Amino acid sequence: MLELKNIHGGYGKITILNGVSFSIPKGSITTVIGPNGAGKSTVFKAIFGLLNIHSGQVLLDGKDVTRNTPRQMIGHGVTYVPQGRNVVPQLSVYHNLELGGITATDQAKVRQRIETVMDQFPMLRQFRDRKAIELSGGQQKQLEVARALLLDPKLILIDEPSIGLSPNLVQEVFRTLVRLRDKGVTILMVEQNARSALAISDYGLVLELGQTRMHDEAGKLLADPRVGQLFLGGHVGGDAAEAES
Ligand SMILES: Nc1ncnc2c1ncn2[C@@H]1O[C@H](COP(=O)(O)OP(=O)(O)OP(=O)(O)O)[C@@H](O)[C@H]1O
Repeated sequence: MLELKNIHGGYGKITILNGVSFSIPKGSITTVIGPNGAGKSTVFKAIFGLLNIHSGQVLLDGKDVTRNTPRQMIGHGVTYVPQGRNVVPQLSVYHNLELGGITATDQAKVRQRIETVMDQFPMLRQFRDRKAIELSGGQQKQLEVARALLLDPKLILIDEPSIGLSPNLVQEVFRTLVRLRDKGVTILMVEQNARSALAISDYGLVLELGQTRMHDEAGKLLADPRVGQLFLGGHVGGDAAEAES
């Protein structure tokens, strides 16, 4: 569904990505792991039209979408849930959901979608009139994921959904992602909580120094001692580049 071909790019003249290549199939969860500063979030920005791509290609369902704007990417069915808290704290849950459909021309359809999304997340219906700031961290993340569903995306890019959440809430957010995957949504996630994320993923990707170092089934990466080294703050090293598929 999504393919990156030898992406080089960065911020202004600074190059951060030095050859990122991978592809992910429809209806799968892929987790991107790697040391701090490896360029994980930058890969998402490259896909979503927020990065200066120097060379390489981004293909979506075989169509070249390199350098498409975020608006165009949304039009292609891609949504991006950035790192951190992105709800509007003083607005109600319902109003936050409405924001997810703000770019849609058919607002009646958006209201219908809000109902569908609230069916998927009963907690949001229960707290629909509550200010977003009054939700727990995990509930706010669920609200963000729900809002990302408002335009019925086929691909969700989600950056560190577990950050700042207790282990229970992390599992809750991960369960939400698995449910979406089971409905056919494709998910690409960056996660520091690498073991837990790989455990619910189909595929994993190790990024280091702006390059794809490994790309394999999540279970195989979990069992790979080089990846274990990475979890302990090390790096997978040059040999691992050969393991890239
Ligand atoms: N807006 C920006 N302008 C310039 N450089 C940036 C910008 N955003 C990120 N960088 C740089 O790009 C590099 C990669 O950052 P990125 O956020 O992609 O890493 P990451 O792998 O997601 O790291 P982390 O795990 O710490 O979130 C870092 O050296 C960072 O300083």
